[in-house]
Amino acid sequence: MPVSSTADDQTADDVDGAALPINELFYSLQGEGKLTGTPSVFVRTSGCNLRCWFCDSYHTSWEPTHGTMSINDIIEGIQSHGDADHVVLTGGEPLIHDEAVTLLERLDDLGYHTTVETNGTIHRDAPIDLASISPKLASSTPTAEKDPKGDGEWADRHKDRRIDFDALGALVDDYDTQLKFVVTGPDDLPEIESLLADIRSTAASRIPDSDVLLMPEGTTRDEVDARRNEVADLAMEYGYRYTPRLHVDLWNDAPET
Ligand SMILES: C[S@@+](CC[C@H](N)C(=O)[O-])C[C@H]1O[C@@H](n2cnc3c(N)ncnc32)[C@H](O)[C@@H]1O
Ligand SMILES: Nc1nc2[nH]cc(C(=O)O)c2c(=O)[nH]1
Ligand code: SF4
Ligand SMILES: [Mg+2]
Repeated sequence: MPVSSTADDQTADDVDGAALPINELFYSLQGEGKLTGTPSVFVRTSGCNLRCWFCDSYHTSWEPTHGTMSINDIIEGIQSHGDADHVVLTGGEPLIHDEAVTLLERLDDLGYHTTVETNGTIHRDAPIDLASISPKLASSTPTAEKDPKGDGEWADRHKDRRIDFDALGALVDDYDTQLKFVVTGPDDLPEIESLLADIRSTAASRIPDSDVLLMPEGTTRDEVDARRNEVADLAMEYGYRYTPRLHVDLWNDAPET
């Protein structure tokens, strides 16, 4: 993907019709969550309202880069993978962009199944088949020690923005959902339990434990190897679902996988 400009919190320049800042568009297997293993086209927008220290998509958050693609060109890119009927819209945070709704409406008209990978801080009204929500825990905060770029400048903004119960409740009520927590270790579990209790009391719909997924933190095979058994044990102990990071197992941290 050519890098022609940068994006941060902003949406795409809308020069000749609806467009989105796209960091990459590729065909792969869904590596995470309930649909793991499903052939899917991934559309990765650039720009995020958070800054997790561990973000595996650094060039959409910490140093956002993109080419601007019209919705028509994105659809054409998706249709070039003729065997795929699942599309995953991810980022960065895809729901910061108004034009994400236009893209999802077009994909719905064309009969695609759509998953939106979101941090759960923004609700939008759109045809989404699976809202894959990954609320961010305190352990994701880019403290000065963990900041991959600076000296903790984003820590306070990240803390203030990372949980919005109104947005989480509305996403859960409006869409088929999974709640996918990135787990760095056992200390994350009390926070997951408490967040879940608060989301359950905000949302009108029931959230079964089987829709709550624990995913090991790690961007490389070695990092996931080091954590997967501990996270699997935690899933059994607490009764939540474990999700692998299949793409990391298969392709390590290669781009466009
Ligand atoms: C790059 S994010 C983009 C979507 C959205 N911003 C979000 O965070 O959900 C895609 C998925 O990767 C997860 N993720 C990011 N970095 C990770 C890491 N180092 N280890 C495990 N999962 C990670 C996120 O939690 C999310 O489920
Ligand atoms: N194969 C594969 N599966 C994924 N599921 C969610 C991803 C994401 O970055 O949102 C992702 C990704 O980057 N690759
Ligand atoms: S919210 Fe998602 S895209 Fe944004 S920094 Fe965190 S993991 Fe990366
Ligand atoms: Mg990814």
